[in-house]
Amino acid sequence: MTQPAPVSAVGQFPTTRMRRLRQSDWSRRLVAENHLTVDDLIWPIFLVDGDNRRVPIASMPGVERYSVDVAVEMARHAAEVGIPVLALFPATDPAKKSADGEEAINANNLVCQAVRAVKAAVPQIGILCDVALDPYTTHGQDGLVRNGYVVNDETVEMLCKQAVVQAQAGCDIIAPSDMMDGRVGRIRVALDAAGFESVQILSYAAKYASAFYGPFRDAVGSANSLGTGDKRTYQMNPANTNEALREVQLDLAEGADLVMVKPGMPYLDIVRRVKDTFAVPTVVYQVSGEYAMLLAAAQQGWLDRDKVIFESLLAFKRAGADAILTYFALEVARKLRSAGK
Ligand SMILES: NCc1[nH]cc(CCC(=O)O)c1CC(=O)O
Ligand SMILES: [Mg+2]
Repeated sequence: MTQPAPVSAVGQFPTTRMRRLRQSDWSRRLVAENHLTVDDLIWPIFLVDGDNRRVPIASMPGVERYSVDVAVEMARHAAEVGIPVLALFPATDPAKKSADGEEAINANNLVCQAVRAVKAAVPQIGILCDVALDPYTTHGQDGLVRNGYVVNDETVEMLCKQAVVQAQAGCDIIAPSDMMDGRVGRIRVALDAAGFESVQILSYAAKYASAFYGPFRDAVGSANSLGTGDKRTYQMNPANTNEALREVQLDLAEGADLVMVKPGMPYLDIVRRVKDTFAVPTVVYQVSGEYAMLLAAAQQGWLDRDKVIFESLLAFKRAGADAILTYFALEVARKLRSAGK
């Protein structure tokens, strides 16, 4: 028989045993501090021209580009399981790309067609659109290039027009992903002037110049265009943390309703600092390279696919994220639903 612990040892081993609460499933569930739910998920999908088309993306196994009709069908599946928001990314026909990316402000471009079609067929799901020029420029940069430099103010004017065109198509959340200075404020003014004061702005506020975007650039076809170029004159240096807080502060002051940290897994510290500092809706993007990384290891049999997916998403919740853009959204939502969550 064990001797009763002396009073001085109460609160320490052996009276205190952390494993007591971990002993059974009911107990682990009872004391879980964070939960992943369907309401946390934003599903990014890629669009391609044509009808009844599903085009695989080599570097993102399991992810396909959908023609608008298929995207509508997918939106229905997403709504059925309660996914709140769909993010639409166009893979633009190279023939429609130009140096200044004018296709971005064509009210009948692929993404606007998709927004209209999804809104008409599945009105209960929210639609998010990126604002940036990279799907439309021959050089693959997010802005206008003058003398080899991505110019800020002229780009912002173009982004304002792009935002309005997308809002006119029915987009609910405008998400500037370009990292130009001052674009959130200008886009807010432009949206309001066009009568879209209810359209939300989700700012990609702390967006890093990351190598984890590689597969996305394949998916939207901007990788070839960008070539050996990079985005370090506008996206953030991965070395920095305080700068992320400054970016978020400025975007909130300019009227952002929600802010994003991107990439996700390697930047959980930034998610936590942003959430603790500003206490505003904080979104995280589990980007294409994170998806590719998890799946590649799972395909080799080196990681348990389902477990790492759920663990990676729960980690975002633990870091303070309110919502997660993830290519796993539909699959995860279905699994959560069938588990009754
Ligand atoms: N500005 C476009 C944009 N919007 C989202 C991503 C990346 C998303 C992902 O990797 O999943 C990018 C790529 C980039 O900035 O080069
Ligand atoms: Mg900024």
